[in-house]
Amino acid sequence: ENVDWDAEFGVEEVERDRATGEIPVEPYEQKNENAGAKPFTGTDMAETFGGRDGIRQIAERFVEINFADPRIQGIFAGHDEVRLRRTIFEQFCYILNAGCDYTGRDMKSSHEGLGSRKADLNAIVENLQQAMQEQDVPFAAQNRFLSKLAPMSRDVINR
Ligand code: HEM
Repeated sequence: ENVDWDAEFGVEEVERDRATGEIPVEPYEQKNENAGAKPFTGTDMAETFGGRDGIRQIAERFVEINFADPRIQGIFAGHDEVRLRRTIFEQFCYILNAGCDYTGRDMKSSHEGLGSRKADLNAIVENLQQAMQEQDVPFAAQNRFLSKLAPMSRDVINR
């Protein structure tokens, strides 16, 4: 029989954008302030991170480690890894002043309802350290970058 069980159960199919491979999100105002931190001035940090290419490696590796990390896998499961690779890259590139605009959502609204705790944030920070380490970013520069992200804690933790 030709019963459309998706329709019967009210299951909606998510369709990825053909060009970007991303799942579309509700409209929001795009602005660099959504990145949650003011960018560094000058080009030192961008250079230390290996320019846009280096930053892309770090951002993508960071996302990859997070999706594979058993400590936080449950929170990431089902979220759009394609979009996250792009938005995390843009955010890092913007903050490191490597010549990007951030077009993602703000930290508060994008993390609302995820139920993340302090321990999850600690795991994320460790994963970012690993991704930066793998690209040979010097320790001092790693810490300068992390201190830009630290004030976002209150927006990304919600229990
Ligand atoms: C300072 C720390 C963090 C930064 C800088 C950060 C950055 C971001 C960015 C840029 C986005 C994309 C927003 C968009 O789609 O428009 C995002 C989404 C997301 N973040 Fe974070 N994040 C942080 C902490 C965390 C933590 C602690 C968790 C949980 C372990 C987490 C889980 C997620 C998930 C699951 C999404 C996807 C949400 C969705 O699909 O709508 N993040 N984050």
